[in-house]
Amino acid sequence: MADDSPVASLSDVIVRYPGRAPLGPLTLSIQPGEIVALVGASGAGKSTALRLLAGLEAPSEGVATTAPAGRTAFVFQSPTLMPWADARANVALPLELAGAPKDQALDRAAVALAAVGLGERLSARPLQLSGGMAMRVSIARALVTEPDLLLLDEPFAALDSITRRHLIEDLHRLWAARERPPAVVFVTHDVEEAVYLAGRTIVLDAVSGQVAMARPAPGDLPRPANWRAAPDYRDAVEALAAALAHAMPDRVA
Ligand SMILES: Nc1ncnc2c1ncn2[C@@H]1O[C@H](COP(=O)(O)OP(=O)(O)OP(=O)(O)O)[C@@H](O)[C@H]1O
Repeated sequence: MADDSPVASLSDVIVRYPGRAPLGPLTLSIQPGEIVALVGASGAGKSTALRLLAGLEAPSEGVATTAPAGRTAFVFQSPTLMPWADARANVALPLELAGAPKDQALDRAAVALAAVGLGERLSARPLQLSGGMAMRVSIARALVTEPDLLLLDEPFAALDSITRRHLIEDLHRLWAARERPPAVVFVTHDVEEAVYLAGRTIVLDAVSGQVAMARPAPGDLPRPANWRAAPDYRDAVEALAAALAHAMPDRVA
């Protein structure tokens, strides 16, 4: 794969579910190493777009191109950990499923957990962890395979605002620290989160399920530490909030 070819893409994709207007046509292309936020009203098709990019769902029409098998990782809103296994075994699982020897998988899991700040909690079971910690385990489990494409469906929605802010900053730091950062696509309802993390934001229209707007965020990634204090940041948050309001279903009222 050439360096500049997309990691995954949707081309004129339409998805038909019974009893509702079709979603799309949706066209979007994810470049290697970029961070893309997907925003839009409830029901606009954000989760559907992620599932299409992951190859978990096939389009009714159009073409979805996914990353090679095993090169995509998915993080859901709830951490989906095995409750009977400790943090380290949870993170080692995708490596073992891919055929890595157990001791090697456990070693790499320990490194991945240390990277998300859980180096001291390798033996903790999910029920012994806070919601934020459990989500960190889930992120470590996604990153341990060194995916080309990391898909996150409202990963921070269930967390309190302070935990959420720490996780967002840590996720960004982890991404930036990689020699070859994965492309990241994440669904959020939080405009500030989108502007903070993403180099590009895609707004899905609630009525048509089409792209209403794709806008680059100002400033280069990785963000400077004081990015939230920059005037560019506030301007971008306001512009995105306005675009999102415009893509809501009741905009004609
Ligand atoms: N498997 C399915 N069968 C039938 N309808 C579905 C299915 N999956 C999604 N839909 C419908 O398609 C539309 C888009 O769903 P999707 O979950 O992608 O939206 P979303 O933008 O992620 O919404 P939310 O923000 O509420 O999670 C919704 O109307 C939903 O009810």
